[in-house]
Amino acid sequence: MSESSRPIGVAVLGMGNVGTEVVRILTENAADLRARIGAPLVLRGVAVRDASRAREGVDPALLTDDPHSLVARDDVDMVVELIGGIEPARALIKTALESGKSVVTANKALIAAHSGELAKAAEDNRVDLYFEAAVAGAIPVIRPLTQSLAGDSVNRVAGIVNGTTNYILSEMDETGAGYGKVLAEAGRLGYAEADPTADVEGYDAASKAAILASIAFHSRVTASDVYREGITKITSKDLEAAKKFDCTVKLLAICERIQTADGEKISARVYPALVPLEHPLATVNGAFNAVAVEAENAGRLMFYGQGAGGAPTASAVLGDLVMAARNRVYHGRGPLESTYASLPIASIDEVPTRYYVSMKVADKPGVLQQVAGEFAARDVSIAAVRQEGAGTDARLIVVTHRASDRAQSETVAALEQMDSVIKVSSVLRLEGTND
Ligand SMILES: NC(=O)C1=CN([C@@H]2O[C@H](COP(=O)(O)OP(=O)(O)OC[C@H]3O[C@@H](n4cnc5c(N)ncnc54)[C@H](O)[C@@H]3O)[C@@H](O)[C@H]2O)C=CC1
Ligand SMILES: N[C@@H](CC=O)C(=O)O
Ligand code: NA
Repeated sequence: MSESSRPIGVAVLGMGNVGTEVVRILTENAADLRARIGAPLVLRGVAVRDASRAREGVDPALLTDDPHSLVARDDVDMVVELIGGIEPARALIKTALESGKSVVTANKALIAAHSGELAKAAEDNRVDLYFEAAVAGAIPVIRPLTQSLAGDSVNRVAGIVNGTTNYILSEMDETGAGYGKVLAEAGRLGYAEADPTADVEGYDAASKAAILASIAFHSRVTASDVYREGITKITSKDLEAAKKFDCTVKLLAICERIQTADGEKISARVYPALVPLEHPLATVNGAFNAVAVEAENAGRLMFYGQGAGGAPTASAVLGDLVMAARNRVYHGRGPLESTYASLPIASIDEVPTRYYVSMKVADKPGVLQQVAGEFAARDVSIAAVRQEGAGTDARLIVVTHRASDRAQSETVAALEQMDSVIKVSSVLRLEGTND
């Protein structure tokens, strides 16, 4: 590729887990990047909280604690936002786009809440807004959905999209380690969000599900449209019990088109679910993520790789940066936001699901029949029942066939009222099966 353009000035905002790796790759791979783009990428500045603190491998003159002035500089053509959170990230990105600067971000919380406003600013100013790193880290999933599958019709996107919770669940399962210790380790390894509540309560996965659903179904879906449950209630007992049903527990994000009484809708939901051990998602461990896409003509596609961590995420950021830089050099543009379908969002009640219900029961005749009666009364058919323990430790575990989530949750509510059910100790959905 012959070099055809003046240097492209880059501003990096934030030098944490991801920003540090982005700056390193930009510096170390400068010659290759220049050859691939057809113009040199020149780092004009790095916004940090404390500019007086030296950073290894970074010219101190590049550090600033004033991201707004850095974004406004005439010699900055592209902005990489890696500070996270809503403000000031939103304002900085908007200013950059409105000044004709392309933006690359890994900020799923922001994109899932404000994609409409930001996509419009990019469109109005004919620049790119790229966010491949925002969903499933290093795994190419945004670009395949927006570009490679642009001629197909996607019906379902589902998988494991949060590295921290997957790391926690796999470590608890494999080593029996306690929740708190594993969560701290996920933070140390650079997987967790600045506030890990976003990970463990499922907010991060819900943001990613919103982004995936928006792109896959050409509709605007925000994080607040996504039904969400986190992993904080999962205990090592649940993981042990799952094994007895040849299952494991994974935090899943599921986005699909569903047919309801009112027509076609989008269901986007995040919850910990039992997954059969033979299902491909059951073998996705640690900070790895996997996203399965089902399209009308392509059939089933599976994307797998590192979903969290500084260097893997930086790889996706650099990919976007090279694409946006090439567009600048060759006067092209990436795909625009597509929301023409505007499908409505389904409530969790309308979604057909399977339930796993574990309850502590009175050890007396007729209890199993009474429990089964509550399921039958709501047309929920039972797939398997397991009785464990005896006396004060008698437990009943029921796995159901598919029925509306409303019927399933109403059954659980009724079980909780029964005299012979001492406590419903665990309720999980079961995914990855056809029945
Ligand atoms: N760590 C990971 O594995 C992944 C992170 N992401 C996203 O990438 C973004 C960055 O994540 P991390 O690097 O892990 O976070 P981090 O918390 O390690 O880094 C953020 C950095 O930005 C700095 N910062 C915050 N506000 C600032 C401001 N106003 N001016 C200058 N600097 C400021 C902080 O001091 C910190 O050093 C977030 O949006 C996150 O959700 C996306 C995919 C994976
Ligand atoms: N905290 C996130 C980071 C990547 O998106 C995760 O654990 O997946
Ligand atoms: Na990605």
